[in-house]
Amino acid sequence: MPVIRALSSVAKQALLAPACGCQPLTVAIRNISFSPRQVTSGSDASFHSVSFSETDHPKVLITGGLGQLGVGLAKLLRKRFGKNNVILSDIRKPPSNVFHSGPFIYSDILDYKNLREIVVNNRITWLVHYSALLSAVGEANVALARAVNITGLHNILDIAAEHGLRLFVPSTIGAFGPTSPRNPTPDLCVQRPRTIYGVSKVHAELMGEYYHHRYGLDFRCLRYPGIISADSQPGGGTTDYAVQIFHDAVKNGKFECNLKPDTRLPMMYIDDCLRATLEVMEAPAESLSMRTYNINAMSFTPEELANEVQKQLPDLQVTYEIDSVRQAIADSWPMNFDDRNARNDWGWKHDYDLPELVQTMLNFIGSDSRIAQAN
Ligand SMILES: NC(=O)C1=CN([C@@H]2O[C@H](COP(=O)(O)OP(=O)(O)OC[C@H]3O[C@@H](n4cnc5c(N)ncnc54)[C@H](O)[C@@H]3O)[C@@H](O)[C@H]2O)C=CC1
Ligand SMILES: CC(=O)[C@H](N)C(=O)O
Repeated sequence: MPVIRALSSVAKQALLAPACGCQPLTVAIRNISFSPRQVTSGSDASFHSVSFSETDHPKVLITGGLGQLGVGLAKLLRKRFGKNNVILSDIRKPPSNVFHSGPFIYSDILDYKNLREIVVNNRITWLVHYSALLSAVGEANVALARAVNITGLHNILDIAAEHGLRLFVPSTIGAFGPTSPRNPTPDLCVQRPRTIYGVSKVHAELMGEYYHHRYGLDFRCLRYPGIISADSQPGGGTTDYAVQIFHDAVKNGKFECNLKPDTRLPMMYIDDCLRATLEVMEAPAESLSMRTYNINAMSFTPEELANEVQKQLPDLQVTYEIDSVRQAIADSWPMNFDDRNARNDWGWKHDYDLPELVQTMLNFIGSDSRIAQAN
């Protein structure tokens, strides 16, 4: 009998051991009983019992923080949690205003040990994982997109699970494909995207939810629509036209659009997106009936956006020169996003519709270019 018990215990361990074949590690964090990646021998198990109390501020690390969204998120989180409690990281050199606005650190998400060192040395408790290659640049470099978006995510998941972090990973409207219902697209439906970006984001959603159920990882994920911002540039996506139109309208009075005039896509102003991210991170776990939510604000076509901009700048001329790669991607994405679950579960509510978005963007870019001209 002892032999059978021993064998069954070995079998149980084998079943519970993660795919990497490493030894499971018992840690003293809520719900987490197995580490998905081996922690080197001699690691201090008591470290894992150090977790932030609900009354403390979280200590946040943002990966890929120098893209369109990271700097704005750092600003919002620093206002709430204090400047030194939010660390921006990236593999690029920060501009001097960003470097001087709060902690910045080099971090390549493909370097697992470096990432772990940062998390340990800075006693990180929340990880916002923004590093990614977006839809259009991903199609231009599939191997790199696969490495950053999939291999990089594996590093992030393992580190977050091992150190009991609350992990936010954004997904996207791009996680849906031509066989998904497109108008509207619900949270749960067929997801067969045709871009490496979309495939990697479905993988992230599923892996995060799996780690949540298997290891107790506090994984939270929002599917963002196309995000529109005035003071940061998009990183090579399909929805980038909706940012560029404002800059070109103010500077040149002309805009050449790379999508067809009737291509309808869900969109959101950056302030709504960043606030949603903070709100879902702060939401009590009991309020989350799911771990991956659609969020939305508005849906429009290039023609509708141009018409709204022309209400303020009537001389704007818009022409269309279609980029076939981006158009094919856009034609496979949701036209309207159903975000009822986010609204019901944790009270998501957007502030900006199309008229407010256009007014805000033009005010911001207009005043910026007036300042530049005066200098
Ligand atoms: N901007 C948007 O419209 C939307 C963004 N998202 C998601 O939000 C997140 C942030 O998006 P953006 O700021 O727009 O992206 P972005 O493309 O502007 O920035 C991504 C950042 O990742 C960094 N990066 C690349 N390889 C890296 C590596 N090996 N290690 C560390 N960092 C690396 C880049 O240097 C870049 O600064 C992404 O995951 C994206 O998929 C989702 C939907 C819409
Ligand atoms: C919607 C996104 O995920 C991004 N802006 C892209 O167009 O790739």
